[in-house]
Amino acid sequence: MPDTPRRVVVAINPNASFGATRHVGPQVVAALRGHGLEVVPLSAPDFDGLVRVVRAELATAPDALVVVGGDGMVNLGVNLVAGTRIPLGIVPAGTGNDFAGGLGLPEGDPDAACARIAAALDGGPRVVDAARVTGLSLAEPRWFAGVLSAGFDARVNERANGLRFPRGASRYVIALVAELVGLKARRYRLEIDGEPVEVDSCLLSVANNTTIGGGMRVAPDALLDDGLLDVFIVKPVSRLRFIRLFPKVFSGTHAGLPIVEFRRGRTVSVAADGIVGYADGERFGELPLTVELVPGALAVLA
Ligand SMILES: Nc1ncnc2c1ncn2[C@@H]1O[C@H](COP(=O)(O)OP(=O)(O)OP(=O)(O)O)[C@@H](O)[C@H]1O
Repeated sequence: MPDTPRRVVVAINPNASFGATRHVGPQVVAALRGHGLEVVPLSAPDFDGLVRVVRAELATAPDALVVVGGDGMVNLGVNLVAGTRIPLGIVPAGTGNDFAGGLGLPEGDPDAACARIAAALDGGPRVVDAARVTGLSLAEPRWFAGVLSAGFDARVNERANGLRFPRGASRYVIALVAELVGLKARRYRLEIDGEPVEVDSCLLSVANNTTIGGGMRVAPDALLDDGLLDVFIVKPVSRLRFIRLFPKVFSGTHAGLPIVEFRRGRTVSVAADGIVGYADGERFGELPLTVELVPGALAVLA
């Protein structure tokens, strides 16, 4: 144990999981203090406000940043610590906890997640890859840890975000149904490590982690530390075949089907008309976007 207690900044999203996990933040603060850590809890009325206060606190060089929430909070954390020496701890408390799942972190058990964080502070972090995104629609480069969606699920997200009513999870269901009804393949102009590739696709993701949407194994062979991005492409299919594909994607048994294709690369540019890319479930910006895999950019307390 060090002489002075380690200082940990804890960024809390009280609205994760539509507010259902509001109790987790205070529980995490108490649990980490119980492990002998000095804890600086931070929350704000909204995401941008939280980014500002966390960024200011990280300037004081704490021993770790811990995020409490879903993949959106992981994204906040990655954007603040990637490329720095500050490790990231994660207490999953969102609707989608895909990156935590990829790291094998315990879900639904904040005390166990805090115990892992405390142990990794003593034993040393795990170093994984992260992806850096650039594009004309982005004011500055942005990082993601999990998956960049540039197809069907990105369109569902964009449509759901544009709905004023209803609030909550049901707007995603409405958006999903609307996008399914209008399902059509788009033409994508990709560049993978300098090689131009044109494909028609209805679902396309660029993955560092394996899953999206709370466990859909879009890129079942993706590894967080292989220095590569996995590009998942679903070829043009009928609505019925597309729906039938979903259970296979959930179980990760879709690899090998003739309607799916995988490619790998270190740098992947994605261009298509009228599509907004989402990464770690967060809105990034209109395509074209270029994703560069940066090996070992992120230290995680896992
Ligand atoms: N006070 C807040 N602090 C941080 N983020 C907030 C806050 N209120 C709302 N949000 C929103 O929460 C989203 C991130 O949620 P998070 O990933 O932690 O949980 P989630 O339930 O999995 O959310 P989602 O399914 O929308 O990604 C961000 O898009 C952000 O805009």
